[in-house]
Amino acid sequence: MESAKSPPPSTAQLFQVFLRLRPSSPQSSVSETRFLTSAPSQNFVYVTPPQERNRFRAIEKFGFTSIFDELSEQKDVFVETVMPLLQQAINGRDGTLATLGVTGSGKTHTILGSKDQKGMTQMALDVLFSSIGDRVVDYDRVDIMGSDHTEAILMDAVTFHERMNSALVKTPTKRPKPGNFLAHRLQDGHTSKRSSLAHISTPKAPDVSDLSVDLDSKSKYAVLISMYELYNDRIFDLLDDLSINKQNRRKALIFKKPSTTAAWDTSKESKKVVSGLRKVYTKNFQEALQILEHGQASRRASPTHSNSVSSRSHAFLQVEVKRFSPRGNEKGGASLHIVDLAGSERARTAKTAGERLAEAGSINRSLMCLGQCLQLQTQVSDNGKPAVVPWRQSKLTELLFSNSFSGAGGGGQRASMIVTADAMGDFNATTQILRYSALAREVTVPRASSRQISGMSDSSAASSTLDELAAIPTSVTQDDSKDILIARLIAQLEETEARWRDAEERCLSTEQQVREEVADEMEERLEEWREGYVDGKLEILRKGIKIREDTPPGAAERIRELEGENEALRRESLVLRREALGRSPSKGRSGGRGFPSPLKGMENLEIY
Ligand SMILES: Nc1ncnc2c1ncn2[C@@H]1O[C@H](COP(=O)(O)OP(=O)(O)OP(=O)(O)O)[C@@H](O)[C@H]1O
Repeated sequence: MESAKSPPPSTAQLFQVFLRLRPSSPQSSVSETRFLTSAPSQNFVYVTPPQERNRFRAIEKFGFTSIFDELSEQKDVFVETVMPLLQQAINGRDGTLATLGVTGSGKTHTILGSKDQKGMTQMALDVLFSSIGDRVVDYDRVDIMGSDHTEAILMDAVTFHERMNSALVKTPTKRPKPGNFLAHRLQDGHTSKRSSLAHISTPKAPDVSDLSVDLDSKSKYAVLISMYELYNDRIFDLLDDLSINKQNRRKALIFKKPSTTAAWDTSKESKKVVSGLRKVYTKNFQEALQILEHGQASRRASPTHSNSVSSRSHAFLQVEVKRFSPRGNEKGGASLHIVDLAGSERARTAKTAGERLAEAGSINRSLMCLGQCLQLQTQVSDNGKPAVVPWRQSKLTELLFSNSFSGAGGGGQRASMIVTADAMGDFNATTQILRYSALAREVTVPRASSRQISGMSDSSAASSTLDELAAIPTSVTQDDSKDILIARLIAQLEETEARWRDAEERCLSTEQQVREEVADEMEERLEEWREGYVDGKLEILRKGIKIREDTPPGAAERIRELEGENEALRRESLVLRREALGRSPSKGRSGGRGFPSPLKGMENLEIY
């Protein structure tokens, strides 16, 4: 057996990694046989490849923090994975829960539940609000200058719902169909209309009234909820009323260091935040569910061949818990992030094309980076120090990891990853995810003939060989047979093949993405040109009007000339008038003898 260069699970890891197996169904089954066999008590899972004639294939063994088998209930998963993170958030330290898995393996089911069972999210909110009870601080005490909501848009749940509902009224034709809501996750028509948001019902089970988190007895609390999605590598607010109408161009938000931090935040390096996010002050579980419903309804989901309602974006729910003194001064705070990652999928299996294929490309690329980070978090570099985790490589890993290394609450966050898998799903895709997410990995070459191994193909046979597998020696020595060497090489070859397939699909989706980006850019340019053209036309018209308003060139000079002439004529006229008056026999007196002055009555005449 070959042991990977990975330490046993330790507290130094950023993510604890749990494996959850979903019950297989005729619809979800891709493989003819079951290839995953769990040994929950040992926290290991065995992957038995489908045996092919004359092919001696190795069995891989993956280690996790803990394994939940098919019979595990939502509450079992919740108690072990979410409760510690919730308590940690109450104590002032950020936490993240994320699900990772092949499409259709049960990520959303785990996070959001079904029509009969609450998911991790609903249970977390239920336990949080029932623990806080009436120790909720008033809305007017919540200051926008908190550590994590600088540059955020703060509002209470009532205002939020009024805005969302008025946005819905304005866009009645764009009202999403019932199947688009959280209900589509809860299935079978459970709460589906926006008009019924005020009356959201939620599954009663599992009952979590026996669970609670420890609060500081002298403190009061405020809970702010925000939701956003990472779609095609851009962050969008899911609680923005623009999200209701997908035709409107939603504004992408940026992830950055805030310009100010809360007074109580003494950490040297402030954590990064999604700037401009809506944060809804929420008083109770029912209000929280309504917000969740709005956010989930805005999320991108489409049917693919692999999953009838496949998430096409990575969705983040942020539950920020703020702690206040009895007088209402803010004393601290931390967030619990619950992340439903979109599933990796093979374009051929999912039969995606066009926009769906571009989405898949973006999803697969971000998951690939996440895989690298997860793989490296368990490894040590040659100098004995923990390997550098390349979390800046993608927006997803930046969102998930950047606050793990710094931030308020004294040194980053702790996180849990639930890897979901179908024991009869896509063998290659599932194995690939297990390879990078597992905390430990061993390639096992059983000392058995290929004929014996092929007998392990059904689940009972596989289970019955668990003890046998556990007894397999843990190192490959020089004495091992050629068969063992060949099996190891085959395992390596298969891994390389899987990577090659991934790379091929990434090329395909990148090509598609580039095409779409070029088309988008063309459209934008055309739009810019159109706008420029119209502006130009307007400018010409405006100038045209000015020509008539302005004094024509040379007019001022002409006026001066005429004024000069006018003056000269006036003077001449005066002279003539005096002359005429002087010559007149009546010396200008009218009615005298002699001729009447020709200028009579014109003494005051002025010539202009
Ligand atoms: N543990 C489980 N118990 C019962 N049903 C499950 C379980 N896990 C998944 N399912 C069912 O399998 C189907 C697919 O699950 P889900 O939508 O959660 O997959 P997903 O991993 O989120 O897929 P995608 O990445 O495409 O969004 C759903 O009908 C869900 O109810």
